Amino acid sequence: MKIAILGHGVVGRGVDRIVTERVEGVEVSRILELPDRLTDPRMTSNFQDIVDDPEISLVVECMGGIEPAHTFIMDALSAGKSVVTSNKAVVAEHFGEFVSQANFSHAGLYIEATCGGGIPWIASILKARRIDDISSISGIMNGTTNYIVDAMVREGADFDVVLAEAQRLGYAERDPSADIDGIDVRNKTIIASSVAFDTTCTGSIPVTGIRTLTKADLDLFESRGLSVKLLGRAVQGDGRYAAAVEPVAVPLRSLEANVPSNFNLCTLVGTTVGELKFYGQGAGSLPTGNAIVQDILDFSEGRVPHYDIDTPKQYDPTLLTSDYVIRTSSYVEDSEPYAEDFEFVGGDRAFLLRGITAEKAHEAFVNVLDQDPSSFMAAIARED
Ligand SMILES: NC(=O)C1=CN([C@@H]2O[C@H](COP(=O)(O)OP(=O)(O)OC[C@H]3O[C@@H](n4cnc5c(N)ncnc54)[C@H](O)[C@@H]3O)[C@@H](O)[C@H]2O)C=CC1
Ligand SMILES: N[C@@H](CC=O)C(=O)O
Repeated sequence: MKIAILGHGVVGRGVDRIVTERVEGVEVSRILELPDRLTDPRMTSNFQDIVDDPEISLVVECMGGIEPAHTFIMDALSAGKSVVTSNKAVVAEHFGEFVSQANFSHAGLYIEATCGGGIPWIASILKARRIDDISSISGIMNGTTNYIVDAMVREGADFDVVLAEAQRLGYAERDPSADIDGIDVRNKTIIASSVAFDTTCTGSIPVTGIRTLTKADLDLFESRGLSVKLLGRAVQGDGRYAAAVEPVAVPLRSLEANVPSNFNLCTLVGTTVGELKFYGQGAGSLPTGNAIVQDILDFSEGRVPHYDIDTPKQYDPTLLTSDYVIRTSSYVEDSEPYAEDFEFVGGDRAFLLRGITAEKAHEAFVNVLDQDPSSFMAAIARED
């Protein structure tokens, strides 16, 4: 079987290496790269060379970005070629369009590598859906930010220094603000919750990142038996759903608090199976390459994923409420003091907002950031 890879970067090289070293019967016959990066005889910078090649039945897109990835995926599907992609940004934006075109063309759309790196997370959601209604999905779904927080907690490392290391290791997005501002987790949360809830979830959900997280914030929460993790969360019930991405203060003894390095921990709750957790490396060349090669093997063995994302469901932010802590030098309306005994350098204070939706918390935080751009906010996880 001949396949093509679009983009020979961190992920594309991982796919090429795993296929070449470990998979019999699959050949990477063409690679699309930018004109100034044609370093291998299989490479071309003309996508038409790939889409017009009748011997290529599967196209693996790992270029990233929205365009031309969106156009290339649609063109490949329209030509009857199946597509595997690791590009969560383009899938989060065009999932419904890709699924429609894949169904129309009797082609497969494989998206395992868009969420959770090497973890079989989408496959597990699809499997759980065969029996259960899934009431929630959540988790640590970004390797870069987990790597940063873990190093800050364990080594007292500086935010910018660890971010640079995550970039060097190939975990971070081309523009790492997508990682630290929560956009990458938003894309993964939209994709995973769309598959879990049988609907096309909206991209307009509250998103707060960890850009302003300091060692002092981590120390404050640790003194209260908590650790901070960037979580994507989505819940559904009675034909409605809500989702959010935000730093969450989780109990120190929880599995989430103890996830190290670039690892992810994804959780679903199903009607009969209860809580299921999936753990593994959430970023990097070979773990992500592995997820893609699993999709390639599924295709070669005739397994085509089926996504039911057509059921209309109403977005209802009242389904997702928490207590929130905001640390700032500014003032937070309708709040009460949290940890008055904790002394921040520079005179910052910590304020508690009780029982509000993620939407309201995000609105309050945006106002506070206007006054003090170094402020930080985290939800406090409910103890079950
Ligand atoms: N790095 C990681 O750990 C993971 C990345 N992803 C996703 O996989 C995709 C690729 O990520 P990376 O490999 O890290 O990025 P990268 O930047 O290392 O590689 C992208 C490659 O695509 C090429 N490219 C970009 N635009 C092109 C175009 N128009 N025509 C031809 N070639 C083009 C670039 O020259 C580069 O070699 C992204 O969507 C990313 O979000 C998903 C999971 C993990
Ligand atoms: N930048 C992402 C890459 C994988 O999806 C991450 O750090 O998780």
